[in-house]
Amino acid sequence: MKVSQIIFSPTGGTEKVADAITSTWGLPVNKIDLSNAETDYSSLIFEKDDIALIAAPSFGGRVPSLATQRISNIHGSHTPCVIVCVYGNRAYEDTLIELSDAVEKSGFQVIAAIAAIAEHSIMHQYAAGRPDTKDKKELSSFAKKILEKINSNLTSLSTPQIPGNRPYKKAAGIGLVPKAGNNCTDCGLCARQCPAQAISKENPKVMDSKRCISCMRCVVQCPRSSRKVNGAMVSAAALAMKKACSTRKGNELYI
Ligand SMILES: Cc1cc2nc3c(=O)[nH]c(=O)nc-3n(C[C@H](O)[C@H](O)[C@H](O)COP(=O)(O)O)c2cc1C
Repeated sequence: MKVSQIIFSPTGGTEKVADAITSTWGLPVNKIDLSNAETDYSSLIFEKDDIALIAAPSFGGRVPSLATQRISNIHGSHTPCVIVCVYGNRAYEDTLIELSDAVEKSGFQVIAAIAAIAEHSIMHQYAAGRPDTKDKKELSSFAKKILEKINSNLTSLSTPQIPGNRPYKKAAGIGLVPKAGNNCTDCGLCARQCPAQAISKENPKVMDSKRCISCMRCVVQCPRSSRKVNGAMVSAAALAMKKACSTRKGNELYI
């Protein structure tokens, strides 16, 4: 059985969750990074006896459109697939059902779905430090259940009911575009790492704000902590979401 982990994880939370699941299976894992703008995704072909884990964060209760675009170019052949949506303890709304629709359209068959929590990549006070030890244990127990399902009947695996609504909630950008500060040395790491190619490689201080998806990768990757978003806007958003984000939410398995 060949395991592939296909993930969109701008700031690493989704990857931590995906790793906690696939590492439990104890099999070699082929990692595909959906945040890489230069990959030819149409060359990725999966067979019926492969297993794919496809994971994306929830951005405003939806799958980031860059991730769905890139998934739409991948080819499955009725390949069994575990989908994972990772969110920052507010809500994931239509993310899991949208991800399910996207992978099925590309030829995968959803055999299990997980909604999991990771630290909020904008408002770090929410779900801080997650996935933590308790989460990882829980994700590992989900992974064991999924493996049991796969081993019990590889020829006819069922698809679980996935939560969410169609039509999906309206996608809304959050308008938080990180800017380079005075200590930016033009090293260009942010431009090379930007999943949306929104930062000029020639002059990293120049941003295409229409392309920016506010994923915060440039903010976490900058070696000089030069790239920042508007602190007042983040504080206001954090205050508005305090009630929805403060109580610890659990991880969920649909199988
Ligand atoms: C633009 C944006 C929108 C987000 N929207 C939501 C949301 O609607 N609900 C939520 O609980 N978390 C939300 N988050 C938090 C992320 O889903 C969460 O931090 C996730 O772990 C980020 O994945 P990553 O670390 O792999 O980049 C959002 C984060 C960003 C950057």
